[in-house]
Amino acid sequence: MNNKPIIALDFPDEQKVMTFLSQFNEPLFVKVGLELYLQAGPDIIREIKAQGHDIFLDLKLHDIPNTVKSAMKGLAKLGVDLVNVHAAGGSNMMAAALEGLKEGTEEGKQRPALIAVTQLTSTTEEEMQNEQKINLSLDQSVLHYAKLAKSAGLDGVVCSVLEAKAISEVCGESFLKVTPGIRMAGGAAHDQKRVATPDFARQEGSTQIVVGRAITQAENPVEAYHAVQQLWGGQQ
Ligand SMILES: O=C(O)c1cc(=O)[nH]c(=O)n1[C@@H]1O[C@H](COP(=O)(O)O)[C@@H](O)[C@H]1O
Repeated sequence: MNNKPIIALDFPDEQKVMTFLSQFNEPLFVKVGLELYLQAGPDIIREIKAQGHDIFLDLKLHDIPNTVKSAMKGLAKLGVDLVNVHAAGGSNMMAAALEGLKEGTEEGKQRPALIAVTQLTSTTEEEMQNEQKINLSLDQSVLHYAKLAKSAGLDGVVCSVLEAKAISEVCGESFLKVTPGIRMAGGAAHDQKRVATPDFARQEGSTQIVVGRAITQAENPVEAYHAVQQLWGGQQ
């Protein structure tokens, strides 16, 4: 899988996305999340694809296995490169998601990679323990979900940089560790709690980084993207 920094296109409409993308003259790896997909739908995926960019469609599915399987079957037809579910949906749901993707992928085409969100990077250990009533450390919970995702046949997980090394040790280096919560040194964390810099992500074994506001809200997004890319280490 392409390891360019994944730019989170957290914009409210198609026009803002197209204005943003028009500043770049290179193929990118972008993420379409709920905010954009719920407004612009599958058409935005086709348009971004037509511009030659790779796409992570981040809908974080979490439902009964049959519903997730059918949804994934449809998403596979969009030709995106990476999709996700919540690991908290359980191993039956994750396995069903994978089956749906396999069934929906046209013959001869590459199936989208499937990863599971472990604990959101906006969650602290205290919140997890008090609100989800999980009686583990946050690291243990993330590792547990990573092992569950691996045994369900998934290609990797979404986690923070802080858990990437332990997951590599247990699930292998090639198991995807897609890490949001990326900030330049001294940058505002906003609602994120488990944050790290692009160079620390590389050191800890993240396979991909997801960067939103540090690029999309920068005065010069193209410069900000290249600064992130340089710290991250560029295309490997
Ligand atoms: O699945 C994700 O992409 C995701 C998982 C997670 O645990 N934390 C997380 O921030 N994300 C997404 O990554 C992006 C991070 O955006 P910034 O905080 O602006 O860099 C957002 O689009 C989030 O929806």
